[in-house]
Amino acid sequence: MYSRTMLKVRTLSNNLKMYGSTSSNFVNVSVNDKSGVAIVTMQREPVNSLNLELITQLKTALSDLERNKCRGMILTSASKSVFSAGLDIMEMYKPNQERVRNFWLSLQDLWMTLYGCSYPSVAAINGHSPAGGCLLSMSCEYRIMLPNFTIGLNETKLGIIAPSWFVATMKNTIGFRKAEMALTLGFLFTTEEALKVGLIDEVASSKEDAIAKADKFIGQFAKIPPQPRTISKLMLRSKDIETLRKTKEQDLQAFLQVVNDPKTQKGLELYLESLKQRKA
Ligand SMILES: CCCC/C=C/CC(=O)SCCNC(=O)CCNC(=O)[C@H](O)C(C)(C)COP(=O)(O)OP(=O)(O)OC[C@H]1O[C@@H](n2cnc3c(N)ncnc32)[C@H](O)[C@@H]1OP(=O)(O)O
Repeated sequence: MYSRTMLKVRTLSNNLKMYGSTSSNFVNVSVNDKSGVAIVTMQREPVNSLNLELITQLKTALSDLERNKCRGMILTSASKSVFSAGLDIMEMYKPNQERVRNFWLSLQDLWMTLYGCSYPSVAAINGHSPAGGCLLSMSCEYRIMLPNFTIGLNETKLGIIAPSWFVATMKNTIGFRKAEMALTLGFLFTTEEALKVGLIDEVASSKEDAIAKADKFIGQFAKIPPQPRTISKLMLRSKDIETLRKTKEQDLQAFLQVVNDPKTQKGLELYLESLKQRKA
């Protein structure tokens, strides 16, 4: 339905012209002219790890969609096996202090924008989705995942602690008890387990099927007046967004303290090595 042959795919506005095919282009936005639904595709090879640039481009794309009153948004990945590997560990390993500060502030902004967007949002999870990838997925209103992948907040397994707003998002998605188990274990759910626990809503057989299912979910809102829809959504979500908005600086300082701790640095170094060794 979104293929270039069957449908005119247009960029949303002049603001989105930046998503042309340049080498720093990590986000592609295409809009279905008929339905007004946008597909936002992360395309930072190889694993869509969230570095400052990808985070910033995602935030800009989502804000532009908000300004242009899009009808719905489907977040997905250009990769065949990874939705997003979460935060780019290289941003946190031996960091430049100014950049790592911007990195964290931008991540906070991205989460507040996605979690609080007025349009219906769906994650079409077409690959693994650990940590920050799981956060992005959970921040959408609906999740559709392909089989044989994993999703979850695995931070404790890395010896780090998921920030309070990651925790709140998981608690709001699967409930206190299941979130407590998942977070303390750093558990990565398979697609089937994620469906059982309510971390995802549907399983799709292919990316095309996931997009079709996402369109169907968003289509349900065609008959619902947008304002009551958004107010209802925000009644549920705004408390956690406001909490972060008010404590942004505190949250940043806590992150900087952890990231600059030599023990964290050693842990990240070992983790990076282990990722590389998996290939050998
Ligand atoms: C300090 C407080 C912060 C608290 C919050 C943290 C939230 C986070 O998001 S932390 C990041 C947690 N992410 C992960 O644990 C995922 C790690 N990656 C993987 O498990 C796998 O890469 C994958 C399952 C996502 C994909 O596996 P696949 O076999 O397809 O690819 P790989 O060969 O493993 O990776 C390719 C390439 O990419 C590098 N890489 C992978 N993940 C990351 C990452 N998150 N950051 C930076 N780089 C990453 C990996 O090392 C490979 O690099 P080389 O090709 O150079 O070997």
